[in-house]
Amino acid sequence: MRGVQVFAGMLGRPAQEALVDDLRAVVRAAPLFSPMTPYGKPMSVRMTSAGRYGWLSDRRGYRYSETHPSGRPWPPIPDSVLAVWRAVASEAAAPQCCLVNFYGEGARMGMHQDRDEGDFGQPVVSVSLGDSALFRIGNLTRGGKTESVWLESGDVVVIGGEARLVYHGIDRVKPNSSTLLPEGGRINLTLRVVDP
Ligand SMILES: O=C(O)CCC(=O)C(=O)O
Ligand SMILES: [Fe+2]
Repeated sequence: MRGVQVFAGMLGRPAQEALVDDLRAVVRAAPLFSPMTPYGKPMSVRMTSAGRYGWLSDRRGYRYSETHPSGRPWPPIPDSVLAVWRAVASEAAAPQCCLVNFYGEGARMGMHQDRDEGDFGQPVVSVSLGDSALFRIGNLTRGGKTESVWLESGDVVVIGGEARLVYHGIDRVKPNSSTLLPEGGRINLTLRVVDP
């Protein structure tokens, strides 16, 4: 789709469960928080990160930081997550950030570009876990025609090459569409190379 590669069903249930176990440890070390946009509106997703850098947003703007809002460094990216990156982005440098987004009831993500990284030659790899989400892909500039695809638990998406800077977002999440997370909701991981 528009140069965005969707690997539907790439991860089977055991792999998804292993990822969730590892992510629980990440969230214990670096609790989820609700970022404020620079405009002073809280985002509806809760997030945290693993890796050398974490992505965050506050009144100072969107940026990468070497520390969680608590002031502590982020936990390392789990091997189970790095294995997904190696499977679809073997040519790329090692990821330095695994952004963890948690979508609870009603959470969404507006159309945006991922453009806080230093080298747009490196892809962004996304992993979906839990409830299904309606992913919208637009163009290299804001507006214009868009295409949508439901991302299911275990789907992997590569935003790279010509499509690296396409606008994208999550319109909605379908509650109770997956049994992976007992508490419901959706986890999305995005792996990024921050400063090559
Ligand atoms: O939740 C998703 O599938 C997309 C997340 C995303 O675009 C981002 O974190 O930049
Ligand atoms: Fe994004």
